[in-house]
Amino acid sequence: MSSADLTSLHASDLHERLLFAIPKKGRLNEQVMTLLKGADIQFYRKNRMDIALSTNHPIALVFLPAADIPQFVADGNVDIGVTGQDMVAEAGVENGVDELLRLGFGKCRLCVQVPVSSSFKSAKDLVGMRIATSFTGLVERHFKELDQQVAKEKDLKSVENPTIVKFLSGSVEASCTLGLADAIVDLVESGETMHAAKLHDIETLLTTEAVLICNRNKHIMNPLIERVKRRIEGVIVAQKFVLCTYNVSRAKLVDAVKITPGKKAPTISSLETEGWVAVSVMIQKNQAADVMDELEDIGAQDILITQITNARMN
Ligand SMILES: Nc1ncnc2c1ncn2[C@@H]1O[C@H](COP(=O)(O)OP(=O)(O)OP(=O)(O)O)[C@@H](O)[C@H]1O
Ligand SMILES: O=P(O)(O)OC[C@H]1O[C@H](OP(=O)(O)OP(=O)(O)O)[C@H](O)[C@@H]1O
Repeated sequence: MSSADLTSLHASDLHERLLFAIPKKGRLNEQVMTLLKGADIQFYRKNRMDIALSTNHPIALVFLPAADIPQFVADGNVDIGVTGQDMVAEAGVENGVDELLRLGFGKCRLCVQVPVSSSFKSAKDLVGMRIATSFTGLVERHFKELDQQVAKEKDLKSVENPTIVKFLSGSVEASCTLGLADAIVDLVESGETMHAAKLHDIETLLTTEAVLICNRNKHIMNPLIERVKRRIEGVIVAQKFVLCTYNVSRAKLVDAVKITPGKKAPTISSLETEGWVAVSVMIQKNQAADVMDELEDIGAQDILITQITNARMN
């Protein structure tokens, strides 16, 4: 299909295509675009169109808010998608989706935060208070349990003042200063936003990262899902690892293998020079400098680090 044909789409154009939901904006969007490029899933997206057909695979990309993707996948309106684990938990659809792959970005924590000047020490101290959050599903479930716990401890059927959960779509951190809430539940990565608002975290409700999810019933039916997963996995491995090659004397090989055990085992080949071998092994990119130092210290020579552009691992 030429790109000209893709400017107007009909339901029949999606027939027999794998529907793949992509966060349409926000911090996950850019990273997912990089993954699609690395996995060679090409597409043409007309300005403002939320569906784009892949030009080299029977796939249609559907651009949706990250928060809506879990529901679309669980209901089977799309087959697979990328979103945050927090979004899956918030939508309460863990039973309708399978987590195929953790993607290693969008890592943060969903935390209960209170003003540093307050005396609240745990989420339980907030029973009966006002909590502002974008994650009302999760927070209501959490505080309903805490309300019940407190009621039970006081030998009551229910607490007199149940905790109030208020929805805010963004800038949640401002709500305590403005008197809208006594505490908030929001995401923390570096902690910069939290500290700037003079808040501190007293409990982590969940840790989260971006994931590739799939409708629970679709996985077995469509081999293309596994193909997409493997391709994306290859890109992630290539982003995380580098190839380290070096020469080392056989006498030092055991020490060398301890430094670079590899994902399974290093590849070792004999060299023309008597008593020496060449080693080729994958190592974590962020440990490359330390590994090179350690190899040099045991007498390894010609240590090279090479970028991996793609990989398939078992
Ligand atoms: N500070 C952060 N650090 C790391 N990951 C984050 C952070 N904030 C959000 N995320 C992850 O990214 C997901 C989407 O968040 P983001 O705020 O980018 O989405 P959005 O609501 O679609 O966009 P926007 O906030 O622009 O409306 C979150 O559900 C979470 O998994
Ligand atoms: O711990 P930090 O590194 O500071 O990151 C946390 C902030 O990032 C997210 O907000 P975002 O930037 O998406 O804006 P928002 O408040 O409008 O949602 C989140 O809601 C926090 O506010």
